[in-house]
Amino acid sequence: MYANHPPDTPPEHNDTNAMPVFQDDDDLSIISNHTGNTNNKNNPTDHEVEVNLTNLNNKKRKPASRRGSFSSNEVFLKNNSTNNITIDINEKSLSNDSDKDDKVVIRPVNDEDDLSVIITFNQGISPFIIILTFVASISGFMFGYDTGYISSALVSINKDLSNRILSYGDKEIITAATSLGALISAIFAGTAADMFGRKPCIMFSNILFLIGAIVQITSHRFWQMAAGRLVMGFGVGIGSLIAPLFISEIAPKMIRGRLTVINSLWLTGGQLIAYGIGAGLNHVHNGWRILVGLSLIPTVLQFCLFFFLPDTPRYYVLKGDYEKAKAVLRKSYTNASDEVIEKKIHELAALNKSIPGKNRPARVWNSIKELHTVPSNFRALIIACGLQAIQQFTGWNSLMYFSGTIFETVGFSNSTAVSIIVSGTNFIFTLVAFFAIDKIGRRSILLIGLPGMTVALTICSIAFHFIGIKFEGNDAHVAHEGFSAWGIVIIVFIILFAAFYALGIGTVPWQQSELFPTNVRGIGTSYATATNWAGSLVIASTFLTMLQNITPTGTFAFFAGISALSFVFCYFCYPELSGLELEEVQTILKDGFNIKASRQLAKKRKQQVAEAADLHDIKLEPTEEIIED
Ligand SMILES: O[C@H]1[C@H](O)[C@@H](O)[C@H](O)[C@@H](O)[C@H]1O
Repeated sequence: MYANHPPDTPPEHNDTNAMPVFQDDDDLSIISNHTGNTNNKNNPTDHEVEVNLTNLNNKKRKPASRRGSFSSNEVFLKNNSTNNITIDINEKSLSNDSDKDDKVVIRPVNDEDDLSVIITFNQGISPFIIILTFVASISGFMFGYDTGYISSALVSINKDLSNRILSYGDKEIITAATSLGALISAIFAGTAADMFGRKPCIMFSNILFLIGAIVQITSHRFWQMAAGRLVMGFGVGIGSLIAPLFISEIAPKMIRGRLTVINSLWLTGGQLIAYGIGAGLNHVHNGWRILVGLSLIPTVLQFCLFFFLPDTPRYYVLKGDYEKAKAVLRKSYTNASDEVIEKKIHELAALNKSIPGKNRPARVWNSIKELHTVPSNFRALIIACGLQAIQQFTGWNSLMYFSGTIFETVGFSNSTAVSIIVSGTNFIFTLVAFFAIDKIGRRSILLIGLPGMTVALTICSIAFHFIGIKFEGNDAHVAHEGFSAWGIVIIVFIILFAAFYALGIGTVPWQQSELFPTNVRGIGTSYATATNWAGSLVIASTFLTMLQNITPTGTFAFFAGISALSFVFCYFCYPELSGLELEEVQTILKDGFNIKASRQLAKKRKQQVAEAADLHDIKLEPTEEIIED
């Protein structure tokens, strides 16, 4: 809502780039020029532009239309009287076809994370943001480590619990208890984060991790172990929701995707490390207790570090603690002037008022209502829950949990090593996603990943048919014993499946916070995270039954089918959000999924950043693409 340029003082440009000012009857003024003309470098002068104004805030549609000629590269929007304006910009004289029917609708800022609108363009990431990101993403590590160690622990537990070999059902309960705990806590975590703060919730999850681990380490009975896993699950659920939320609230826009993927990197890294250590401790007496005990290190570390770190500025503003919010912003954006910080705080405070309700419970209730009744929120919910469901129902976790068993049945004696290769691939391709998510874009990596997964799963399904594998009871029978060519095919394509999965659907759903505006972010991400854990619970507990009842061929064909359908869902419903301002996300989802508009807008934002970088003016100028009050 604020730029560093006072409203009446347009930024300095040379004459050919002078910007027209339109004065509307409603005291709306627009200073506009359009990026489209960057494609028309031979004729950098005038374009005729028609600007249509619609004042939505007054609930009366009052279109006004003005024409003007101008030529510079930015769109400036200045709004003196209202919070909601739709601007249609039609360029009449662009030579470039793709931009001819450009219709960009931009709505004024309505979300606190537009912090990036003001500051992101101006300076790189500060060490303080890096520290906050890394400490928050220890939750990702806990998520990965705690879901990863259980398969090795179950092998080495032997008769240590209740003096008996664990039955298959016992193992399922111990494994599923964490997912169940995570599902339960995820339902409440988003609301708790709004009520008590993000940081206290993360620290509370540390306490749950601690209690859960101690209960497990000291357990000699099966039920105590299951209870410990459940408590630990409560912690996992909270951490899995809050860490990405925390990071997205402190991240500058152009690298928001990447910073959130750091959490996923810790997650997949945690799984890999758990597999590695688990393999090493497999034959050590009580090795599983050491494996669980090691999880105490990161959780205690995160708890201690958070004593010295703040919450997000957004949360402080929500609480009315403006001084703390300012202090965090100052440390995060060291080059930003006090004036910019001050304005940002005002902006956040103004946005906070937009959450209706006299007290917190009333606001929570209103958020729930708004999530379902406001079309853009509901679309965000469909996307967020849809992606999390796809992540789980395409079968990755069942492979994670049972890959050892599968590899043994197709003739690999060193199945642990192969499992480590599979989860290593998951980690490495999460790293690839880290580099791709802001540059290539979230939508693009999803649309590359899902077909890749479909092909890999289909080939595995066919290979299983030729291997002639059958699951009966807890045993697997293979028609042709020993190592075979089809066995190699299965390994290779499971590894490829892991790569395509990690590149797209394994990573992108955790960007969920950016889909929702402030007033429904907590509750919206709760729904999505709970969907994730519900899916994980269902798939992990039905996978072996599926192998038995519909054969491995049928099971893999089923996952391939879901992947193919998911591609269709993402193709039609998931807009490109990389580089977009958060308020633009809401605009995109306002009257549909608007895939085309999102792609055009994302492309423009990237061009603008690239141009600004060429001109070396990226560092000290706040972004000029700001909607002002
Ligand atoms: O994004 C993560 C990641 O892909 C993990 O490997 C998987 O185990 C989790 O379920 C998922 O949420």
